Amino acid sequence: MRIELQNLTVALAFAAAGFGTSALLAGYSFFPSPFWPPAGIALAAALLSGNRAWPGIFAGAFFVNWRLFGLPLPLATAISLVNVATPVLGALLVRWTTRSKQPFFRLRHVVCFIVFGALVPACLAASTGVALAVASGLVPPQGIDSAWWRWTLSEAGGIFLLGPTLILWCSVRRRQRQPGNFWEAFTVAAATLSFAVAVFLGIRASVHPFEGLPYLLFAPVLWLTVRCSLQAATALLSAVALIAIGGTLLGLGPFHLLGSTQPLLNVGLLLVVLGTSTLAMGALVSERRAAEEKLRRMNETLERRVARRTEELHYRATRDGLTGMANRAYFFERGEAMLAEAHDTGRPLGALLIDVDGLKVINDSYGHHMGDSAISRVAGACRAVLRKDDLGGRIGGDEFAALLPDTDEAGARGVSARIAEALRSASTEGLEVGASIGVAVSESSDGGLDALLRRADAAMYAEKQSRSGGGR
Ligand SMILES: Nc1nc2c(ncn2[C@@H]2O[C@H](COP(=O)(O)OP(=O)(O)OP(=O)(O)O)[C@@H](O)[C@H]2O)c(=O)[nH]1
Repeated sequence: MRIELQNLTVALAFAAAGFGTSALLAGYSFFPSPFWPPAGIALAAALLSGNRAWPGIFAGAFFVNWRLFGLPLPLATAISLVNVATPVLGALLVRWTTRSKQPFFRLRHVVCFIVFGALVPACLAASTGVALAVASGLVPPQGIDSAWWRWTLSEAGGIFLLGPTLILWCSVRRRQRQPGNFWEAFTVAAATLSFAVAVFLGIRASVHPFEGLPYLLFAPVLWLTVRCSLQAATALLSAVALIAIGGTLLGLGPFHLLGSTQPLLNVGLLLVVLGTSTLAMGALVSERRAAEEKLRRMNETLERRVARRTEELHYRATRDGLTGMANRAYFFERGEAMLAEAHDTGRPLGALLIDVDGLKVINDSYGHHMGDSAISRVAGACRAVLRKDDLGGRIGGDEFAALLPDTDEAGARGVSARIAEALRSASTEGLEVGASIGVAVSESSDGGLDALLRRADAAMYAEKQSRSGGGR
């Protein structure tokens, strides 16, 4: 259903554009017309829908060739087949060379679109179409040259000046547009269209003040391309093309001032240069935006890596490798701050000094890996018992310390008992790990953490002696 609807839309658009263009340019003797928008519609349909668009293109082309131009049925059919084959081939070439349905966001894609999407199909259509017209006696042999040129230019002009607008407006999704610039785009477009209408339709050629006025159109079209969107710029370009061609054909506008016998050629030249600049500028802007986006993403990745690495380095600098607890330096750094705070607030700071019992024997009897596992077990018991605000650290080979904010001696003894209990319940058959724990509480006379830990150490030593009945 979707495909049928698409084909119906394409057929109606093709026929309506053909009808409108012919009606608008009826007084002009060109065949089919000096600017042939249906070619742009056909290319856009073929590019966006692929091969599935051909029935719609054929139906629209057949209506135009048979009913509008009144060609005999066989010739109308043959030319309609050409009208289908050339955009389908052009679209295939564009998609093959750019791998894109919107070949306007890279400079290389723009070149491919102009060459394979506009020039190649236009030349092929003109060559085959003129050959058919000559064979049917519609174009005399001496008119081949001029018919070929007119056909090529009108076909290429239709694709070049309308194709990008249709392709961009029909395919670029809403979120890719830049709604923030709507009023800017609207103002610039309205001013430009008013200017184009005044220059090309409002002033008779004989009283035109200045033949170079149309070149001012470059500024707003490029403005839209850079500041707003390529979609807006190409739409404006299509509208300006219609106005400029229509006005010039009606004998209005500045290009008649030049006294040239071919004012349309000047319009065509202006539009081609304007269109090429717009597409090239649009591609450059989009390439730059893509590069900026890539750079932004790379920056983000780099920042994340640096943050991760910094965190890792901080961890390594502050943690003990075996147990993950604070290392000696970090324990003292944070411990001094905790002691200072305890002094400031007048609240007690409990301190524990924990020494693994008989680690040397464990090492000697079972090997160092068992010694390591004994140390880890003590660390695990500490971690299981200590609160979030407490600070635990490994301050020596088999020595741990803990600081307990807002904890008096009774509280500290409770923590010490819980650690000893945790250690006992973690003991497994074959490896029993014990620890001697000394307790102390901060005093206002403590000049630094050393003094507090010395008291805890003395208490631990006393406990170790009382438990083993021997020396350290
Ligand atoms: N496996 C292992 N052993 C360590 C580590 N750090 C220190 N040691 C060892 O721990 C032992 C500590 O010996 P001591 O100070 O005599 O202590 P102990 O053997 O536990 O005896 P007491 O403290 O009196 O109970 C030494 O043999 C050190 O080599 C470590 O990271 N891993």
